[in-house]
Amino acid sequence: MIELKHISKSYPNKKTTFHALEDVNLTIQPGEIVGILGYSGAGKSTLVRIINGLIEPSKGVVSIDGHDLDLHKQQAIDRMRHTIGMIFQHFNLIHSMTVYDNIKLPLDIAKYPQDKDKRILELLSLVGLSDKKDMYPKSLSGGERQRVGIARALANHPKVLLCDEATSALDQKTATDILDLLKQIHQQTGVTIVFITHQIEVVKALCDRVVVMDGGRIVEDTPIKDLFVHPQSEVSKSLLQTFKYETTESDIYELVYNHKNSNDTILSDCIKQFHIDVNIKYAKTLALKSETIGFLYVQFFGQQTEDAIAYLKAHQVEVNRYA
Ligand SMILES: Nc1ncnc2c1ncn2[C@@H]1O[C@H](COP(=O)(O)OP(=O)(O)OP(=O)(O)O)[C@@H](O)[C@H]1O
Repeated sequence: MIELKHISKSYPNKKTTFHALEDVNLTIQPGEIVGILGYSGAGKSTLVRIINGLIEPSKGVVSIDGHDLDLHKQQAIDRMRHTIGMIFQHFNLIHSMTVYDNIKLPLDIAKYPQDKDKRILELLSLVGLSDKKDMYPKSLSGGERQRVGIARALANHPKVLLCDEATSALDQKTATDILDLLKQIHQQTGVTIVFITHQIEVVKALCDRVVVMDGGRIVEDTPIKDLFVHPQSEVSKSLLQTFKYETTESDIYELVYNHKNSNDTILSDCIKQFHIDVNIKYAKTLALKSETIGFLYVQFFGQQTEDAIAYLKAHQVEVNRYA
């Protein structure tokens, strides 16, 4: 478990002090996949560097598995390095080393106690690069380089994988492949994944929970579905603009179906039972990691509209007044 308790990070300059993080409190449970989402400058990279001990907070404490991280104590740093693996936007591989040797490096540093060759071959197979072990990074595609980065980060069996904009330098198809690989690794190993990103598509595909940052603060911490159905912060609303149904009409309701009720004939039952008419203006589906949600934007006509809405809600269809 990672706990950030009242973390602040300030950078004093000649005239004023710049607050990159202010009173950030966050608990990440083992096995979670959490997205840290925000625009550039929100403080995401600062937060991740504090979690992995690269920079020291001005105030507050990072605690990993109940142990406070004290960067002045080598034992605490060693424990943290053993617990956390990290992947980066630009992969950070060593170009003079082969794929095999890049993955071997953290095993050498940590004096891996078991058969290193066996572990490297396991990792190569996990990331789908068994046939590329003798190649150098410059001959690999971006997606393959990130696969090496993932294998290297997982070498010492970390409990947490920190991903800093790890798909931002990749095209959409390759990014999707890397996100699929991370989901597969999560299923196989149960590793906690913390993914820093400014891309809402990434959290949509990968995460169970999203922490939204703005101006060095956490402004929203929510299950992924709620981010899309009930965004609270201005940042979330702004990031969701591309998913939004735009209309100038009025009297529109948003009906939200989940994976449990999407096969039922609730709306047509409702039309028959309450003698109403329904005008469907727009429909869309949203594929999240664990479920697909359906959205219908409709106008109701008829005397018994209120009863019809109550019927829909009773059948677990969420009904929101939209416009
Ligand atoms: N060493 C530093 N000295 C002064 N200001 C800094 C320093 N490091 C970061 N900052 C400032 O802190 C703020 C947060 O930066 P940070 O890199 O954490 O944001 P971010 O959300 O990760 O954005 P990006 O995705 O663009 O990296 C920025 O305004 C940045 O200029």
